[in-house]
Amino acid sequence: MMGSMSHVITLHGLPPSNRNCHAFSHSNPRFMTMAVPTRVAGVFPKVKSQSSNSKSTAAIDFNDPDWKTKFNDEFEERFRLPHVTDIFPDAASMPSTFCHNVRTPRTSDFPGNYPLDEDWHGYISENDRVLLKTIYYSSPTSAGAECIDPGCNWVEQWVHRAGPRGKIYFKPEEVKAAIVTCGGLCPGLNDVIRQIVITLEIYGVTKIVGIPFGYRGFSDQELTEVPLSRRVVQNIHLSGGSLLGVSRGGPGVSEIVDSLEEKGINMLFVLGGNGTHAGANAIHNECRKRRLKVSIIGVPKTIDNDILLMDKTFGFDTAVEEAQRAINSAYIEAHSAYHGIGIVKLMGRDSGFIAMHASLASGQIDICLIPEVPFNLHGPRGVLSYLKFLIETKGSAVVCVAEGAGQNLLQKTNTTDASGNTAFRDIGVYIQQETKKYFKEIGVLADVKYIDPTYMIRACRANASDGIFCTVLGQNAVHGAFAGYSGITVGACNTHYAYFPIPEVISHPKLVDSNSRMWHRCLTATGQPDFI
Ligand SMILES: Nc1ncnc2c1ncn2[C@@H]1O[C@H](COP(=O)(O)OP(=O)(O)O)[C@@H](O)[C@H]1O
Ligand SMILES: O=P(O)(O)OC[C@H]1O[C@](O)(COP(=O)(O)O)[C@@H](O)[C@@H]1O
Ligand SMILES: [Mg+2]
Repeated sequence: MMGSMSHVITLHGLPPSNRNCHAFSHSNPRFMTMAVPTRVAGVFPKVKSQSSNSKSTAAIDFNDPDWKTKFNDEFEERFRLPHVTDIFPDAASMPSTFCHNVRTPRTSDFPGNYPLDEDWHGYISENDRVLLKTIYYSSPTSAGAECIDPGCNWVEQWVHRAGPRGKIYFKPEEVKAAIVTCGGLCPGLNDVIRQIVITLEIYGVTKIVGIPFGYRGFSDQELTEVPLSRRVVQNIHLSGGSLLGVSRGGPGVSEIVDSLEEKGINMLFVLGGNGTHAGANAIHNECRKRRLKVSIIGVPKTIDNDILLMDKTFGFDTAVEEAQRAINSAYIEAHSAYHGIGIVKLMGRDSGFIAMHASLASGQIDICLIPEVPFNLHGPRGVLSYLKFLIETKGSAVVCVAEGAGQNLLQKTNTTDASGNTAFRDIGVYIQQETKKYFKEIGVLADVKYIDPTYMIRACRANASDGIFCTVLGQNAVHGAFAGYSGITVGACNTHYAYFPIPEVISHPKLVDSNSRMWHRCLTATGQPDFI
């Protein structure tokens, strides 16, 4: 079967002349697919305007000398955090009841300007900001460039820093706080619940409840709220899942807000993905319409890591780590079999972050398939013919496929889950079946093993780094509520923590950029060609 592969085989079985920078193929002459945009004389390449940002810059007149100022003003307005004083201008504030473990600042903390002890508080100023974009791209052709204007000028984009404020807009004794966890499971849910409860108690809140089974818990009369305290949540982070349970679907916004009023809840912490956040924002708007002094705060939860503007979502790291076990098993199975092919399917409805990172981390994947990058299974450029090449040259192969990848190759289900998410057919099973069929047809032995660890990677307990991350997010969520904000969510932004208005982070799912350095690194690690 080596006949068709007459060229010199090198690393990854690819001839040197065909190893393009990042994208290469296994059969001449179709290796030369270069993903980096090139500047053609007189033609400006498509400006990728803030791929992770939600608003288009199409409306900006870059000939206007003031365009930057106008952009900044609009940006400031977009990222302004809705505040209780928007509807209650006279809402009273009071000094924060949140105290850091009191410490006396060291002189070295304030060189040349040692403040009086009482001046040191450790609070976040309302005017503190975090820089959203930290790279200065010299031109749109720089890898991963996110440019606002054709000249790729530097434009500062500041978002609000998260953390405890010196002034709070809720009296702790008047707070009834509720926590709800929606959507699919995610490692770290219990860590966030735990930290929210602990931080609320530090502020002095005594009425804390959990809403069982997601938004459903607001409408189902058989589900009653769960009293929460430090004692109840003390050890919940030691196991995966959610103490409160999760669900998809559930009641409408109006019913949820009726329930909030009925239960007397004035702080709601909503842990969920993009669907949950859409719900949280709708709840926030409905509360405003009804002129309720309620704070609705989101904490982004999804192993898929598909929430815009933030470094990552909690649970993602753990999921990637857990996926290693499945990939390693697939590798060992494939490697130990005669002509073994291992196929691992990982979650990722819209985005391939888990598959990409798990492939990179393992170093055992030959082919990584994600929703953002189209591929053919059949045909001379397809995955199957490359698998044949791998079997002939390496003797085994391992494929990692994200759940949402290659859905165009499958018949649509035309069904949705209870939340309205499109139900997908199983791409992993399809690839397994087609691989078996293909090798049978070409008369080559292939031992195909399929591993679907999807639920195993999200039902586990958060790892240490996610545990810390959840702690910070949980604390900041409570600080945001006491600061009087509502309709916001909290996330890591260039390793700092920031609050974002919810609509800015859910206008569309965050996707893997096929021009990004990370995807190119993944291609370099797998050695795979384009499959188009
Ligand atoms: N556009 C929306 N508006 C209001 N609620 C929504 C919306 N989309 C989803 N939801 C609700 O949010 C919850 C979780 O949504 P789902 O998409 O299942 O998970 P995730 O939040 O992880 O994306 C469900 O109870 C669902 O009914
Ligand atoms: O089988 P379920 O519970 O619907 O979960 C599957 C979904 O979980 C996810 O990993 C995460 O989805 P959510 O963020 O919406 O919870 C999706 O990629 C996947 O489609
Ligand atoms: Mg979702």
